[in-house]
Amino acid sequence: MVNTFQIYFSPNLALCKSQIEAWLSDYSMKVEWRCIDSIEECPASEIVLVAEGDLSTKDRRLLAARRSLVVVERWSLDASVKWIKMGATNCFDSASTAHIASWLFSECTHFTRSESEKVDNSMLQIVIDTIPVPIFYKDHLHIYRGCNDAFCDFLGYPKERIVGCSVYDIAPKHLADIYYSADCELLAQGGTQQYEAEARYANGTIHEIEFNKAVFLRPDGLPGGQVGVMLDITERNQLMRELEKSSQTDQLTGAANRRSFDQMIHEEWKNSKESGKPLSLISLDLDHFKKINDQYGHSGGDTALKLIVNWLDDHLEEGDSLYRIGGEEFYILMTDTDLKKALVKAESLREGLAQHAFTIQNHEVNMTLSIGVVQLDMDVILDKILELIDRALYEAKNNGRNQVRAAT
Ligand SMILES: Nc1nc2c(ncn2[C@@H]2O[C@H](COP(=O)(O)OP(=O)(O)OP(=O)(O)O)[C@@H](O)[C@H]2O)c(=O)[nH]1
Repeated sequence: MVNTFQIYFSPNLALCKSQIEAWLSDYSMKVEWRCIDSIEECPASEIVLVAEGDLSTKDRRLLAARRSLVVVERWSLDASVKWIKMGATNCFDSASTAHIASWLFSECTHFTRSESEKVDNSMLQIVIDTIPVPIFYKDHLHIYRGCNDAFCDFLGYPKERIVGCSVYDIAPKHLADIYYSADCELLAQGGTQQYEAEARYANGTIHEIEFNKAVFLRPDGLPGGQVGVMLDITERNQLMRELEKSSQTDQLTGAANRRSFDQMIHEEWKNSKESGKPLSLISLDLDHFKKINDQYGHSGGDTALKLIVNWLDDHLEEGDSLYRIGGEEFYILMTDTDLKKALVKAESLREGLAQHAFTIQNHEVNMTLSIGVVQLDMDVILDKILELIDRALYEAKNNGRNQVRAAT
């Protein structure tokens, strides 16, 4: 393919231009020549060849604004440096047409390359600006080298305020410390990295962000820096927290459920083993609850269960946690509590509830509890402990209900 280039020249170069043209044609370059009387006629940043003798004082001031080659009668390094200092891009003598052709070839092809790079770069920028999640890239010295519009919106700064800065210039120090240490780790290990961290948006709101970053390599294979994409996962995490909470909560009463108990007992068991502090469990079962349902209907029974949970909640102490294990059966797990203390607590709950009148459908209703109590023996497996407490509760029921029995 033959590329055509527009080159401007001053009148005194009319003779050597045909020789230059001949040289260039060997390399698939076609030149459209335009003779000008003043550099002013050559558009800014275009290539202009000017004979030294054609240069007016006004022209000299315009040398730097064009890609200008000054052609002198006799070349010397001094002369060349003088014109370059004055703003010329280069300087040759009129006999060196091959050198001039070589210079033109370099200027034209380099220009073509950098123009196409510019187009590619701006195209790439348009593309990343269109992506609706924040994207940034930094060099190997942790300096931002580029970003997209979404990143600017997130920070509330224009690109000019971000590019050339480090993370310490744009984020609060406590967050910048987190990002910087993750950046160092990524650059050291290479590849990709994913982590979650908080980020403060321009409007002051704190968001939970999943950072997805990767190291990019320079053409010589060394790390050139890193590119990162920020995904806002605040809503997703919030939803997950709600789901997690609801999976651990009894829908009717709002008490923690059996699933939650199964997790907590293992945790507290471990804590207790480590700390040597006693751990006790109370199992409470409402007596003749069926009668409440029979008398006030299922919704009356539901109300009773909610009232009971509220009442028990009000009587918990620090370190106690309440769980609804089944229909009308509850556990209270008591940390730092031995059997003696747990029995006192169980008795006070039994007595307190028996004396309390609940209001269900405008009726005063009294309920009682049968209670089993156990202090967890760290050498006995958990299933066995739960068996023991069930047996104690069974005994309390069998012995007439409304009473407390310790597991033996
Ligand atoms: N309204 C309501 N009733 C429930 C719920 N879960 C279980 N029940 C009822 O609780 C009652 C439990 O009955 P039983 O196991 O015979 O126990 P009880 O009547 O309390 O008798 P004892 O435990 O032997 O004192 C049943 O009638 C169940 O329908 C619930 O979520 N809501």
